[in-house]
Amino acid sequence: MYLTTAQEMRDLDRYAIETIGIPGVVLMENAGKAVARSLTDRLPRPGTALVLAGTGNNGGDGFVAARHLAAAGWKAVVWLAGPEEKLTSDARVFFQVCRNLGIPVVRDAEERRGELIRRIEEADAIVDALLGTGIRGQVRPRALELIRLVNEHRRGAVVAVDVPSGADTDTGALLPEAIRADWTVTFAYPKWCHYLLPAADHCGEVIVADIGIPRSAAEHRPPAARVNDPSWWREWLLPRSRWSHKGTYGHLLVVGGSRGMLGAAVLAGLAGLRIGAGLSTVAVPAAQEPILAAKVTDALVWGWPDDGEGRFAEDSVRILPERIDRFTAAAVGPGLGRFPGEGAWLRELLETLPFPVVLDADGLNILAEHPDALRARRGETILTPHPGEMARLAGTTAAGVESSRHTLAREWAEKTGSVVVLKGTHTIIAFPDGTQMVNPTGTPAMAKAGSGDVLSGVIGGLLARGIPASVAAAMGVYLHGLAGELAVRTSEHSLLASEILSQLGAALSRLASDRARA
Ligand SMILES: NC(=O)C1=CN([C@@H]2O[C@H](COP(=O)(O)OP(=O)(O)OC[C@H]3O[C@@H](n4cnc5c(N)ncnc54)[C@H](O)[C@@H]3O)[C@@H](O)[C@H]2O)[C@@H](O)CC1
Ligand SMILES: [K+]
Repeated sequence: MYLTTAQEMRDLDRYAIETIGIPGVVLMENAGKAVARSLTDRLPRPGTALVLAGTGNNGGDGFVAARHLAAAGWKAVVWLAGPEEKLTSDARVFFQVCRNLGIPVVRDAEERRGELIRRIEEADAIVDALLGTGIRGQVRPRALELIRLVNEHRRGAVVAVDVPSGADTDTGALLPEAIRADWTVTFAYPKWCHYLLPAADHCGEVIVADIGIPRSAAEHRPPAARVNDPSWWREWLLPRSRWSHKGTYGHLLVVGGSRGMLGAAVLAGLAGLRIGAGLSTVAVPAAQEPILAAKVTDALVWGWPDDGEGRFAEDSVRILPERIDRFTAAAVGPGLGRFPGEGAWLRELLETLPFPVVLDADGLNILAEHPDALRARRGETILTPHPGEMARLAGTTAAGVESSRHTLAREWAEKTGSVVVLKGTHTIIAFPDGTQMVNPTGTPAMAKAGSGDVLSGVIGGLLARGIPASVAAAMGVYLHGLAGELAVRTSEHSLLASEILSQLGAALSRLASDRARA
């Protein structure tokens, strides 16, 4: 499913109306009806509904919802925030319909503050149709006052029409405050603000309603982003042929596991195997090799020259050509640590590896200080920063990353020619061609040490199997999140990264059984 900006949605609306010929009022009728329906589905016993309506088309959806609620037995009242003369032509149609049906319309005014508070407090449901995707700049003072009164005094359910009023559709910023909704009904496709904080936290559950915009509109002018969905990559997960052998499924090389951080490299190496790679080798500083060999039975172990302190020697990459022909992809960074000569080391490593690489953890931190390390890459590269690592790469703060997640991810993918997987709630996957994906799977339980190492190994394993970088990133992020969801058996506080690892098989078979059902 696509994910749109405000402008992309306007273009789709316009295409549906002007080129395909579907009247705007038909779309508005469908939109408002879906909002009313979401309410009557959740609150089957009619009560009092307060519809806060602006003068734009978002308000128009509100008038339609008011009419359908009234028809379902609700006592609906419209609170009109703005002069009638400013209503858009489509909104005016449904405003007049409300009038003709005798649905009460109260014109907002400062002196009606007391009445408004009373109505907000008494409402069993509030429909937020004040501001939608057409908001410009910071919310003006009167509308801001209405948003604050709703947030402060509401007792009943709050449903946001399209987006919570006061949220920036494209960035998820609050301008500076937004309605806190219990659920949001959006139209045709989700919008960025449904996935980006802080707005995402104001949306509640997001319901995407079909309002009759034909699919051909998006095919004509595809939005640049989509929600990560197995239909996009499922076909790459072929069943294993009975004639195959381990070499058929590639060989992942994990480079990391310095002293004190061996576990990270092990998790990545095993994740590569769990996701289906035929072989996995974990390359660690030589002093670590005996410990690793005692710990791991499923992966191969390879000691590289170390610096006497349990870290890689500056010139340790020289050992790589000995066996390089065995591998088909690499995951560099899990448990790597920092060490003298790391910049030259990383540059040489990335230059020497001729196949796809996923670069993670301290691999990214080294890259932040030595950006030229990517320059001589020959194969595809996937960068998997968490917000702290992204901040170091981009020279900003973690808060700076959070406020511009999708912009930064896109810029870095374009700038480096790599696939960028910016981790977090709704991980963003950005591709070098400017397109992006937002991931729907995962759970807060996965905010735990080692979770990222498993992801590196999952993506690395898919790369090792010969799956292209863009597909491996999308598929890996989705399956990793799904495995995390499946792994939460008891408390969401207690999940261990090794349990995500154990559930990768269940995540894969869930996909296979979904396909059987489809
Ligand atoms: N045909 C279409 O284009 C459709 C649009 N739909 C609805 O229309 C919405 C977009 O409608 P519009 O483009 O008319 O815009 P909105 O209704 O989102 O916003 C425009 C209104 O908000 C006011 N406004 C703008 N910035 C403001 C600010 N900073 N502070 C206070 N007031 C501000 C404007 O004066 C105007 O009254 C969507 O969110 C969706 O709900 C749906 O009806 C489906 C069809
Ligand atoms: K709204």
